[in-house]
Amino acid sequence: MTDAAPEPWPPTLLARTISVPDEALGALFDLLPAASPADALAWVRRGEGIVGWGEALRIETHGEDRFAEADQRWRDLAQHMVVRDEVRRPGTGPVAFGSFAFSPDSEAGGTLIVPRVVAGRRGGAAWLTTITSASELQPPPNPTALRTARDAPLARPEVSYADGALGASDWGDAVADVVRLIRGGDVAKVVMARDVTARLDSPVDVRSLLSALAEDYPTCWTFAVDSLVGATPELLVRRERGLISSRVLAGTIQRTGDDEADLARAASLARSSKDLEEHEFAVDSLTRSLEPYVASTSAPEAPFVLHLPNVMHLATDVTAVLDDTHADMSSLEVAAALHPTAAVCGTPTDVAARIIAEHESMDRARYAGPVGWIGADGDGEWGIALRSAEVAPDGRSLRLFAGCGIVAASDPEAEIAESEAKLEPMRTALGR
Ligand SMILES: C=C(O[C@@H]1C=C(C(=O)O)C=C[C@H]1O)C(=O)O
Repeated sequence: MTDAAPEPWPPTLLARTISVPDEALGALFDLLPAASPADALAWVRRGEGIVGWGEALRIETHGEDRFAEADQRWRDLAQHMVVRDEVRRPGTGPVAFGSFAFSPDSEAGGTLIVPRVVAGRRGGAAWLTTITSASELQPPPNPTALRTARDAPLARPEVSYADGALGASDWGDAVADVVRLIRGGDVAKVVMARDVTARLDSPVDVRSLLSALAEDYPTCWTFAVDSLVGATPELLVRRERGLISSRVLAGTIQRTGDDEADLARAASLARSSKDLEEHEFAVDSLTRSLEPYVASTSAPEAPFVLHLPNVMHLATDVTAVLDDTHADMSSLEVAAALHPTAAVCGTPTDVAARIIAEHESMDRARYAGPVGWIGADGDGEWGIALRSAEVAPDGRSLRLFAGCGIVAASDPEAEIAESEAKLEPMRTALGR
């Protein structure tokens, strides 16, 4: 799939962004090609963001240095690019979409994909970017032609589900083992995850999946990178001209479907000492990880309750300003410094990571790892790949993931129910 030509590194790419009328683009997801789920790239929230397709270039890394190597290669590449950008907003000019494994030991490693075409919209502006190698200079696509060339939707598949690495009840037993370790004082919090397999009788239409997720979860970031798709409520980092922001979630309660009952539940979540403590672990861990790089951090005293259709979370938005020494740190470098947060790993990090490796019985691959995009100037947005699934190359099966923060007061049965609620967004989107 990569360009075969053995060019010296870094090759010279040409990136050109043109402004287009907003209505010329239509729904962003519909611009994506139908045939190949691996080809769809997306990062969209509330109808704004970027989608991309084709592959001008791919960067693949592995192990502990997967972030640093990807960042360095992107910097080299960006420095050698010839850029004409008539829009000049976050997401215009050359961008790479990326996704990184949760664990340094995973085969999944890290990937940055530079698409051939990017379509974006933000704050009333809409644009198209083409990225090509110097030898294949092409005029930018005609937006009207793009729309009329849209692929027809694929037929809706029948979906059946099978256990992943552990069935629900075995996973509950693993959670019970971890609760014992926590009560024994080995560790304060461990995030335990499970996977479920969805089998389809015909290939999934990633565009329909993304559209359904975005419609149901407008406050989440709907993403697709290298066959990992989902809608995450949790932003690891956004970097916009030196300003860092992050949305930390931890502490969860399921919705009942009854608005009045849910309001009462939201109030009890905001008072629950178990959830407040779990949330505090997560916010503290994030601010501590940011501390070496920022001049100031600001976080509200108490969390707010984020209402989603399936669950409600305690949430805190943290902002910070990179200090002078670290002003050059890219969004991906900040993501690397923050990953893994207590929200997806635990506290203390190293002990929790070891317990996860020993008790989850699976490779998380890119679930719970950073997913997002980076621009030529290092600005970008990286979410935590939650409420997500990995689509198989033939589009006929998906691996769905969900995890829960386990603390001393956790009850395995309640955690199984919470994990089911967190699987719901993908299940509902697949069933539409
Ligand atoms: C791990 C997941 O979610 C994380 C765990 C949460 C919790 O335990 O309360 C809440 C939000 C996320 O930080 C997931 O959705 O898979």
